[in-house]
Amino acid sequence: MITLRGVTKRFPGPDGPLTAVDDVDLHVPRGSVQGIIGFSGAGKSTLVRLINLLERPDSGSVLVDGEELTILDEEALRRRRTKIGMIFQHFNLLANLTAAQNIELALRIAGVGKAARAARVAEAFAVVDLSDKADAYPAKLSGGQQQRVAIARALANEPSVLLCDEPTSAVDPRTTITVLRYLQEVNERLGITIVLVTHEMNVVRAIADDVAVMEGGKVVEHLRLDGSPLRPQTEIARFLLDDRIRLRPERSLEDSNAG
Ligand SMILES: Nc1ncnc2c1ncn2[C@@H]1O[C@H](COP(=O)(O)OP(=O)(O)OP(=O)(O)O)[C@@H](O)[C@H]1O
Repeated sequence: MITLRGVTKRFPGPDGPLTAVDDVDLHVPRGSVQGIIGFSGAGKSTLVRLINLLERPDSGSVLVDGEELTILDEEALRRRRTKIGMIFQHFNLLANLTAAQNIELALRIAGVGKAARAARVAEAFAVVDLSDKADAYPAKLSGGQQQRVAIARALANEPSVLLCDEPTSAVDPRTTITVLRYLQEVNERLGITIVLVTHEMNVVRAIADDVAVMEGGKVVEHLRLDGSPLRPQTEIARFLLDDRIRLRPERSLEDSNAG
């Protein structure tokens, strides 16, 4: 469970402070999938990094599983963060370590004893069906496989929350489906709460329970994805929902095949 209340984050900009996240309230129930969507610069990455305090808010409250993170000292925060997994657009695996060593390192940093580490690594690989790639170096893995290793690395520390920052933006559409299937499995089978940042409506539509639409650092609208028809209220939500690119008059599939 994640609750943000009145969270604001500013960065120094060339023309004075820039408000990247502006007084955002967000509640993500335990075990749900929260999408965050918006155009480039809307504040999505900053918002998700505020949840594990990779960015410290200038004001507001960040609660994860009922615990206020902004009041923790560095050591307590470091320990707490091990239960908040994160995956990134470019996977962020260490190139000089095998897939298994990448996961092992994350466990060692989190203080997991040697005896427990091997079992945790094996379990994490099993979740993403990559046990046969444990000894491969990242360069020998496809983008989708690297992202699955990154998911396994995040899972190895048995997190309650998994933060995903554009997890499918660097992979092709078919691999996107594979990555989303594993995220869905992580959510449904392990009950892990997921926050997923993307600029692709198709991605959140496939997996999220609720989508927060961001613009100018604010959450301007929520779309509930419960099967009922979507009724976007803001122009940006309407634009994001209708993600076809039109540079010239519509052509049907038959027309384009013929032409
Ligand atoms: N470390 C930083 N220092 C200064 N400005 C920053 C920093 N991080 C983000 N910003 C600014 O904050 C605003 C929001 O950025 P953010 O990366 O959160 O947006 P985003 O919606 O994730 O965009 P994208 O989809 O391009 O990643 C942008 O104007 C960005 O330039």
